[in-house]
Amino acid sequence: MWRRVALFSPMMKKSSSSRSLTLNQKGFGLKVGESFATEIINPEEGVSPPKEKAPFITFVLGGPGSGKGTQCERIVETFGLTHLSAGDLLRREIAFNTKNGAMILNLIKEGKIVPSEVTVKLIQKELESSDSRKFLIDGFPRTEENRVAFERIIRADPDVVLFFDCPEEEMVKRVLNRNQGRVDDNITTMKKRLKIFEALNRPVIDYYENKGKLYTINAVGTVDDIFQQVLPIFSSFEQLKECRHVNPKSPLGSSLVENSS
Ligand SMILES: Nc1ncnc2c1ncn2[C@@H]1O[C@H](COP(=O)(O)OP(=O)(O)OP(=O)(O)O)[C@@H](O)[C@H]1O
Ligand SMILES: Nc1ccn([C@@H]2O[C@H](COP(=O)(O)O)[C@@H](O)[C@H]2O)c(=O)n1
Ligand SMILES: [Mg+2]
Repeated sequence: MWRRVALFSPMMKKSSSSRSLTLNQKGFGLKVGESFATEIINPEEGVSPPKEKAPFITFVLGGPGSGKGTQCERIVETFGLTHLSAGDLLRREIAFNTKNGAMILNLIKEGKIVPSEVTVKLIQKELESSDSRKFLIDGFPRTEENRVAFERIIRADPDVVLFFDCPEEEMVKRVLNRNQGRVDDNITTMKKRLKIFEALNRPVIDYYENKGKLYTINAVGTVDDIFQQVLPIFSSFEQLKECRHVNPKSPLGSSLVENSS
């Protein structure tokens, strides 16, 4: 669960990272009274509050079939991040026949984007109920509207944005061979998804490129080849050095510290 720390004096607002300061001040959109511990510190004593680091958030972008889910599995094995797939959360609503289930099914069949409020609320529920401090949010944000809704509701920014760059021809081939019984894995819906991806996801990619947070991965090649491009990105982040799930096959496996918490 995420905890919030109250800050009272400007001196206490000092933080080694301006980004985590912003995130901590905003409190990730957690509701007051819900998993919310406020620590009160006397400003006169100048005691620094215990550092509550913001969770590490990665957005995973890429066209349909570019290999996002596949690479997320490898990242989870090696770095222990918690994988939240926006598409899977939406499909779960359909499977559980929730109040939004039918609406979501109709949109997914058409390759259209579900209203951001719905998707972000599902992500928020997962973030708030998890004990993890590091997340991979896969297939999100799909649109500028998604991105803005996340900022408004969750009040957090990603640390890393991965973009799996794959030619359309290859994505079509992969999706049509996927065989997982998805209602959108057919050529008609795939064509619509590709159009929507180009029109609506590109501005999001450009936005994070301008912010210096975008890592573009060439998504053509074997799963291993592609993961070799991902490895150095995550290896450079201190927060990820303590890994819950160490993959002995990973080139980093032996240097990671196992943490059972
Ligand atoms: N590098 C690769 N080479 C060949 N096939 C791959 C590669 N990576 C993934 N695949 C296969 O391509 C299909 C699509 O991959 P995946 O489900 O990971 O894509 P995705 O980006 O999550 O797609 P979607 O956005 O539709 O969920 C899967 O069947 C997967 O096994
Ligand atoms: N942010 C999102 C993510 C997904 N959708 C809808 O789900 C479909 C499948 O998504 P995958 O990530 O599993 O490919 C997608 O085509 C959209 O219809 C969404 O609306 N918003
Ligand atoms: Mg996927």
